[in-house]
Amino acid sequence: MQARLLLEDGTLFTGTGFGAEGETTGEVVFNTGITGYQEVLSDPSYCGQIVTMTYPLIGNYGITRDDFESIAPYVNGFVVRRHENVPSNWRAQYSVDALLKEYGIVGISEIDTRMLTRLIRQHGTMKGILTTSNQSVAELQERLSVSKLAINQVAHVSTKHTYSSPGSKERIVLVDYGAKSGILRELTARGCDVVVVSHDATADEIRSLHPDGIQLSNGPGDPKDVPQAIQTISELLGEYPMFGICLGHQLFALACGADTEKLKFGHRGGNHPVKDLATNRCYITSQNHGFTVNEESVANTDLEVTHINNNDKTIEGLKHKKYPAFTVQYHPEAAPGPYDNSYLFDQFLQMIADHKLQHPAKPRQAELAAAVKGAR
Ligand SMILES: NC(=O)CC[C@H](N)C(=O)O
Repeated sequence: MQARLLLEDGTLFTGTGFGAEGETTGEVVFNTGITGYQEVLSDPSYCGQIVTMTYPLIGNYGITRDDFESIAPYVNGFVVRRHENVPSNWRAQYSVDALLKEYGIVGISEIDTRMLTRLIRQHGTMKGILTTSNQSVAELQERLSVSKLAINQVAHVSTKHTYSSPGSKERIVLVDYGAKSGILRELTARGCDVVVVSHDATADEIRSLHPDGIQLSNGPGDPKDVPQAIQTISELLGEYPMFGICLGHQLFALACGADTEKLKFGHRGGNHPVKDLATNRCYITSQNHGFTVNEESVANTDLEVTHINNNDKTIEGLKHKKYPAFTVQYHPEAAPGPYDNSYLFDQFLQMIADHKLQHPAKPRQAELAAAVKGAR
């Protein structure tokens, strides 16, 4: 089956279709990970995008549902140099082709992904139309030009209902803007009592859950598309320790008065070097983002830049100067990518412990104390 990918600049790639038949549009981005295609496919932050893997062989270890970062893949399309349909791995349950078919996602293989990546690097990310139909290029061009980039992806991928993952330690409210399961995994591994709430949970709804700390998740799209989340974060700032990841970092920055902007072609991969400005130590990080916090805008806020990207010097970490809150643009939960940064979850729990020492009479403790007294 033939498939074609047409970019906004007119470049046409003709290759072989795999996965579902059909047509899709979206922002064409590239990920440089050598492994981790399952985690990429199932990371809700890619919702609305057509993802190209720069590593040339994809599918060789198949698909294992345990490795998913969310229940379903959310990418709009998948582009690879070569798709391996016969996985060689004892954990493999089925092929990438079967997964894409199951979820109606169009894939294209046998195209020059190096050329595609270089084009994106030169021009910046572009819209693209991916199709298995045999319509004329003019027709495709017409539909691509009227297609719009998705804007409401957070509402689409966030949980609709509150759910919990019980634990005996700190109560963490995880605000789900499209959270990867890795975040929940890291918190539950540390014994946290996690309550996951929808992206539009209000400050009062979150307060009523008596959190010890609030975790702001990753998520798809432009942070400015979710103004309500920005408002909620600003209401809760200073009341509870906060830790933001990726979209959570950008929303937090906006809530504190900083600004965000779009990067030319984003950071997506498992080997982005990030410098911790306090120690000068470089960490290799997992990343997936197209927006960034604007550096000049931070100067007029109570935020301090804690980490920068060693490649393009963009902001990778922030902390609040007055309140217990810090955020990172990269993914400490890894998956895919190195686990070197999971210490940040320990740092969050330490921040919560310090905050409790300074503010012993938090509502939850006071309530618990009253309940215990009443029972005596
Ligand atoms: N992984 C994320 O949370 C991505 C954040 C945001 N959607 C961006 O592209 O910059």
